[in-house]
Amino acid sequence: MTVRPLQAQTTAAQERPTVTPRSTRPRERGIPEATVARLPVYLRALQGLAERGILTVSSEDLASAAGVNSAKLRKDLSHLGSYGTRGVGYDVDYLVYQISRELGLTQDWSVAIVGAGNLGRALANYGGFGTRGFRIAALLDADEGVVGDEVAGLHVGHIDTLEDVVSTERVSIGVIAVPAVAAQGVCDRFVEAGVTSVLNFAPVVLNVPPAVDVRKVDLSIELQILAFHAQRKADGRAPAPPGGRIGAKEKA
Ligand SMILES: NC(=O)c1ccc[n+]([C@@H]2O[C@H](COP(=O)([O-])OP(=O)(O)OC[C@H]3O[C@@H](n4cnc5c(N)ncnc54)[C@H](O)[C@@H]3O)[C@@H](O)[C@H]2O)c1
Repeated sequence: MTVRPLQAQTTAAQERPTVTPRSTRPRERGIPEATVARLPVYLRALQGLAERGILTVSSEDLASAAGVNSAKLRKDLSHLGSYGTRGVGYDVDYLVYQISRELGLTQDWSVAIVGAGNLGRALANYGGFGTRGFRIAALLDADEGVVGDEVAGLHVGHIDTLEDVVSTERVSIGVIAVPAVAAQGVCDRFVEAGVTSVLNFAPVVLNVPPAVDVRKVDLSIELQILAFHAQRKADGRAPAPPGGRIGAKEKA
């Protein structure tokens, strides 16, 4: 690894080059979804290296910082046309830029959150989205008693304004933070208003047209998986191999 002084660093993400909307999205160019899912992990690791003033990084060091094996990392990055330089490794800033560009993070995205309850307010208050290029443009709710509240500098709007907000704020991503029973209805309204990316926190499977991408976040599922592993450890059983099949190791 090469280390340079902190003040000398500017990451490609910070520079935020002007971006022309990309016509070649990952799936169109054949980047596997599993690779796409790991790109943000590499990006976070690279940004950590850049913050420490590190200019170049080997695939082994980057893999270790990202918590994956180096062969997988090299294969993933080859999908971006990034192979590093033999004996030198990858240029940290350039790789940050390449991954950011591939993920569509070199442009800002406007986000609307529906549901100004515990979760919606926490999300709106989280400063980390803005610094990563996700602007929370609106927080909407159906409850008249909540509409008008100020949260993170935004006034909670009425759900009936959703279509107007999507249009005027050019909302690209809709976040659903309403109870499960209301989630499909909110999702339908986002879709009808032209939103094609939905982040769903409600514990329900949403039906959407094929052109709409839905990502579901469910912390209780993550906790249940952790509980499974904790139980295995408590029972003195071998830990499940990362990414491997449970039980395969036990038979060997
Ligand atoms: N994915 C996760 O890890 C996770 C974690 C916590 C909560 N949740 C889920 O997130 C959702 C919100 O949880 P919460 O604790 O913030 O609930 P909450 O009751 O505090 O807030 C829900 C808000 O949605 C509003 N709402 C209800 N129907 C609506 C509609 N049709 N249009 C607009 N607004 C509407 C309510 O008025 C309320 O303000 C729930 O579905 C919950 O299960 C998910």
